[in-house]
Amino acid sequence: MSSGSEGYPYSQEERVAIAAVTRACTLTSSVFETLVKNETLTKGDKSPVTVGDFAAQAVISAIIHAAFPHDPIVGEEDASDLRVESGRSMKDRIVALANDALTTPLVAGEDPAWNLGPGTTRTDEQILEAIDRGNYGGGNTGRMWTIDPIDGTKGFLRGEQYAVCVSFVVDSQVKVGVIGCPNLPVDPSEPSKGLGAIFSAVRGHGARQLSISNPTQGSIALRIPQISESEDLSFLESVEAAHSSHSFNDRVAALLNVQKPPTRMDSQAKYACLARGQGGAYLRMPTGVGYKEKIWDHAPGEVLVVEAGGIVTDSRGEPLNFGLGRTLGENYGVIAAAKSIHPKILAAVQKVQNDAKAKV
Ligand SMILES: Nc1ncnc2c1ncn2[C@@H]1O[C@H](COP(=O)(O)O)[C@@H](OP(=O)(O)O)[C@H]1O
Ligand SMILES: [Mg+2]
Ligand SMILES: [Mg+2]
Ligand SMILES: [Mg+2]
Repeated sequence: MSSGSEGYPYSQEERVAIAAVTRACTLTSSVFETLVKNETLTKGDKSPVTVGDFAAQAVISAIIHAAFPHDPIVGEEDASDLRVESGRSMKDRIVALANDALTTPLVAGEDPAWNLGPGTTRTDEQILEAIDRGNYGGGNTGRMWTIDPIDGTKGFLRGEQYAVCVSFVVDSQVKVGVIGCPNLPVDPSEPSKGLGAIFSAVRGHGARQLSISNPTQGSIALRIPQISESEDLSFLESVEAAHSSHSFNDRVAALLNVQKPPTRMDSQAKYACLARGQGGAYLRMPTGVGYKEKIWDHAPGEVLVVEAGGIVTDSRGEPLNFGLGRTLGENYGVIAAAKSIHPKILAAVQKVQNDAKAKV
């Protein structure tokens, strides 16, 4: 299958990623409706989320593999826990969910060659293999994909934000990023328009928001407003204090005289919101526990924000390096913002870091 058959490079990879994310979003929404909401959440039983993660990774991986059989995949999940006897009931559920998602009839934008639709049921082993195909270790040469089947698991469990995230990378540069956000308002200024959106970007070809129910039916181009006054920012940050330092952000906000409180949200929905003009900046500074950021947590978001007119760097001002393996390497944090304001935020972040060092 040739790249760029629709007039721009990697349009075919984008089409595959959008189809995979769309099918996986239907799956994760239904897992939440049928299991998590029905008391499983309040019982503290985390299995439905695990089931949703595994099944969504199986679906995405199967579609990518059918379209591009030689491409390696870096996926968050692996199937080893499902191959032992204690994982059998969970495996049965995952296989059923994944097959449900893969065998629904083809819709616009999908290709019969991707082995989807009625009659394409996979065996248990094929579903486990699809999950395990995400075991690639990454690297800085050649083509590869990343999958985060449910990003923001904690948000998913709370019924808040989460994202289904796929990226396509060539020689460590993210070329395509697709982020599905089933719980995100279609239009933040008009809640009556409902929930659920897909975001897609292709390097050099812009970023757009698509309808989650019909991603081929038109799109909205995304541009980040190029604000210059830091007073107008509202930092996007994780809900979970363990994932990034809230107090560090507070100090940066104080230094920049930011007036609005931070906007807390799980998952790469933060990158998507930034790309459509919400917040103005996403700050994710390490909490100091030695955690290394995973490439699947940032690759789709990076290309989305850059294509919408933003910059994504670490706290040294360096671009994120997607060619080091499954992680981004040593954790210098992430600063994503409009081009116009990024240098100011970076300088403030570095000042807060230096002040903290001077105190030690
Ligand atoms: N100590 C830590 N520091 C930073 N990120 C962490 C972390 N522990 C887990 N994460 C990552 O944070 C992601 C969620 O980010 P956010 O806080 O923006 O919602 C998780 O993705 P998953 O939910 O896919 O596992 C996980 O990869
Ligand atoms: Mg994640
Ligand atoms: Mg995940
Ligand atoms: Mg996880």
